[in-house]
Amino acid sequence: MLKCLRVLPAPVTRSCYRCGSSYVARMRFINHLKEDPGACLKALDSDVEGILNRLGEGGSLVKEESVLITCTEQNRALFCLDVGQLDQGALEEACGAAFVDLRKAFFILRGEEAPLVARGQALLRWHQGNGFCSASGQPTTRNQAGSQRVCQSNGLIYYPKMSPVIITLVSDGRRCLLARQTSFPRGMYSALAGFCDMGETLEETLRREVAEEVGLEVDSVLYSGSQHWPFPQSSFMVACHATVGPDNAQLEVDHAELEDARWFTLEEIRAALKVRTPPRELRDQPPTVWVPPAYAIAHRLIGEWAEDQERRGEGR
Ligand SMILES: NC(=O)C1=CN([C@@H]2O[C@H](COP(=O)(O)OP(=O)(O)OC[C@H]3O[C@@H](n4cnc5c(N)ncnc54)[C@H](O)[C@@H]3O)[C@@H](O)[C@H]2O)C=CC1
Ligand SMILES: [Mg+2]
Repeated sequence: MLKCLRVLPAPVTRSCYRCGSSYVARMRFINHLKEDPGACLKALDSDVEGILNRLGEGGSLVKEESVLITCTEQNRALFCLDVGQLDQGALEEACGAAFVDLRKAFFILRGEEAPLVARGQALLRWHQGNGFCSASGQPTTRNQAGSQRVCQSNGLIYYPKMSPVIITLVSDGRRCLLARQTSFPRGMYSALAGFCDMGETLEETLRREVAEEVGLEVDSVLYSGSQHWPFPQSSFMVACHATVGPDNAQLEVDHAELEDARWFTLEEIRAALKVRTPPRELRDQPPTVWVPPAYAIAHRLIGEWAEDQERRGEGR
């Protein structure tokens, strides 16, 4: 039987004594920028002026394709620029920076940077793939903030899309279940994940994915949190802990989907959480097990499970 849903924490409301801004004011400011193209353009000019000067002639093209991603606590709008059409070497030199693959960047970025980069990249990719109306075949046009596209011939409005995915860390009370796909980097294991089918509830997806991938029936589910994940096209990850009874923990792995799935002890999980970047190892050595980077919600689920086990151990 599925049960238990953790009560969501209240949104954090921060006030800034210097500018008097608050969470509510910031959210309203972002909404205003989405709805008022003039205000959005003005905010864009002041945010990206410095960097556009460094981009030279390509600057104006880049500005047109920019998307609004958020605003700071000081009500300064932040935009993401698509520089894909510019000379990457020249750009790295002009900005004193280096391009990094987005998956690798999640090992480097800290705190609030990672979700901003993920959001900006996903939004730019959504625009690249939605230039035409699927009903009329005519080109769509975007609003200034980049929060929607409209087909002028029939008025259809397109909004950025995320696919819901459930991600579950299954525990049998003593051990937790991690799996890997052949496409994962060597040694990396993660929690089970799967896309929601049309019409399914999250609980149904969770039960189905665990049954399909490892042949287990879960007893209970506890909501943990959610995150936007830019891969493969923009996923809305909903993360849960699930349990199976110790007598129902025999795995029957679907090897068409998973290369491996196995139970890990607390000791093994502690060691895996300590590996901060993908280890450099020789092919003939047995791989060190490691888990997705701190930003990934899988990491959070695994860390929560380890903390919970430690608390229970202390209580025994
Ligand atoms: N942020 C995190 O911590 C983690 C995120 N993930 C993400 O979760 C996603 C889903 O996990 P999988 O085990 O791959 O899912 P899955 O078990 O549902 O298998 C993927 C297959 O589902 C099908 N599918 C159904 N709906 C789809 C859709 N809307 N988009 C793409 N494919 C669809 C495709 O045939 C695809 O090959 C992964 O793509 C990965 O990016 C996975 C683990 C950790
Ligand atoms: Mg899966």
